[in-house]
Amino acid sequence: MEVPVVEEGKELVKNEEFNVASITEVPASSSSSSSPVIGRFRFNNGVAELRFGEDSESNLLPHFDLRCTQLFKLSQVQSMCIQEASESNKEKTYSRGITIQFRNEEESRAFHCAFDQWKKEVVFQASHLPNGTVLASQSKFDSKIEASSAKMYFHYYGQLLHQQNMLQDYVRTGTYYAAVIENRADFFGRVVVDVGAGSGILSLFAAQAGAKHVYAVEASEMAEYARKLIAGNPILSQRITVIKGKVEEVELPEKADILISEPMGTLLVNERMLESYVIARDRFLVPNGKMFPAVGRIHMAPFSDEYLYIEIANKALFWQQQNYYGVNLTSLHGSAFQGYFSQPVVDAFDPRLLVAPAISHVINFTSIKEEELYDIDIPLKFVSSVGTRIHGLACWFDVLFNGSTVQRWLSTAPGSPTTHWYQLRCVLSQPIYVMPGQEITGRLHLAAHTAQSYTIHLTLSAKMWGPGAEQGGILQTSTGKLDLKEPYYRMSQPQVCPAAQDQQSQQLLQTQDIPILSQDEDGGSDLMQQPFQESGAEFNSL
Ligand SMILES: C[S@@+](CC[C@H](N)C(=O)[O-])C[C@H]1O[C@@H](n2cnc3c(N)ncnc32)[C@H](O)[C@@H]1O
Repeated sequence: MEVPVVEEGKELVKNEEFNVASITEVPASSSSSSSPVIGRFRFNNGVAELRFGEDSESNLLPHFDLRCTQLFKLSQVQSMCIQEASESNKEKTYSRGITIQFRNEEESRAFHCAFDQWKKEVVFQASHLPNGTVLASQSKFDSKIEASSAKMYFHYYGQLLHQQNMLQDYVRTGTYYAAVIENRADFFGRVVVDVGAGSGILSLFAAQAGAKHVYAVEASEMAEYARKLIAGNPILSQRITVIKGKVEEVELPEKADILISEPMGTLLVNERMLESYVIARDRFLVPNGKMFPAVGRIHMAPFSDEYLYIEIANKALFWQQQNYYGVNLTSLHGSAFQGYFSQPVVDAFDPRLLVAPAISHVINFTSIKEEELYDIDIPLKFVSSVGTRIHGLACWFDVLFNGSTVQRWLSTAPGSPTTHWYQLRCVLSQPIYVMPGQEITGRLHLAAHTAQSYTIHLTLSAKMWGPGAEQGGILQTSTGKLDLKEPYYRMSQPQVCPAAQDQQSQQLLQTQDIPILSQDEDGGSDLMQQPFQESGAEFNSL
């Protein structure tokens, strides 16, 4: 049973045969075979297929069109082969499936290797027209994300150290654990899909809560580590299948009752993984199925932070030198100044720096359309509590696990136990002056870009104050354009700020509540916090 080395792009002409111990049709039927059979990869009238039987023409046992067939590893010696429904039969997720029992691990590996190579050949054939032109067979992910960005992104998440960084954020992981275990009823006996499973930790939590089966979908090389981690927990591993691939592309043998995922980036939306979460919802979730988390909120409030403003402005001072080894640098000062202000600042700040009660923008993961995440436009309106210079807009987020038993929030608010997301501040190069009670209006516009992040457009305006205000009119406006992909990680201790602002802090953190959703008593913040390894809210540090 030799598996030939196939160069990508070269046509496979040689049939390949594999002995397998048995096959069982799902659901079991007469076309199952409990005795050893031969599985053959071959071309039949130009179509690559996998056929089981005693001889090559046997029609008694199932055969599969490789153009629409997926193979999943259930254990070291057992796999599941599934053919998707045809176009005309879209309501079904799959049209035929079998479990294959191999005689040993090595034969299983060889079979999988041959399957992958034949699939590559099928994709190659499908994307090359006879005249030599190449058809783009792109998934929804590939069509909107630059290949170079995706490559770096999945390389990053393929490394254990970055998964560890997230696992060591005990506020994050502990809140997920509590939300799952306290809501056993939502998981017990249910089919779960873990969207972007990483190390597989959330799949293991779901299995601990009694899930009937968990499909852990992970696109990066981390899928292999997840397999190992899951195999190392044998009581749970029977009920977890790791599927390596993008949620936009893989097929699953059944629909999910509940999705679990941790798709949040800085400012909630960075990395654009929420879109994958929503696509997974549309592809895999039963109608009215649950999502953990179900809702996310971006919270925003203007802040005043003279130290931060000076620190950023001073970074550009280097370019004020008129004699840098005899070279005048000043012509680049303006560009450098703007460049530093185009970086959103990521750190944990003291909530007393906020100068108005926060407002929120709600994103309901259970109902939002994927396209609505491409362009997020948030009108801003605040009333300043103090007379001060406003230096920009502070943002943070929380997500809700809307369990049947307990509702839990995972919060990244300033003043709450710090998470690896910290908070985000957009600093304006032109501060604006306000009086106590003065209205501040503006807009936060987030435009998705192909590097898995967003361009941020911020406008803040202070309305006319005092005599003449009745006639309306804007006194000052300040705008900024920032790239969420290029943050400035400023890991300082929260700053102490003037005592006069003290009493306001708690008040200012109150946000507009969503009526049906109440904040859990402790907001998940009782969990012991351990340091995380590095700056970099997940993928941001790249
Ligand atoms: C923030 S990490 C969370 C990992 C894990 N669920 C946890 O909570 O520790 C997101 C994971 O999703 C994966 N991922 C991102 N987009 C994906 C996609 N479209 N399809 C499959 N996996 C994806 C990444 O590779 C990464 O491992």
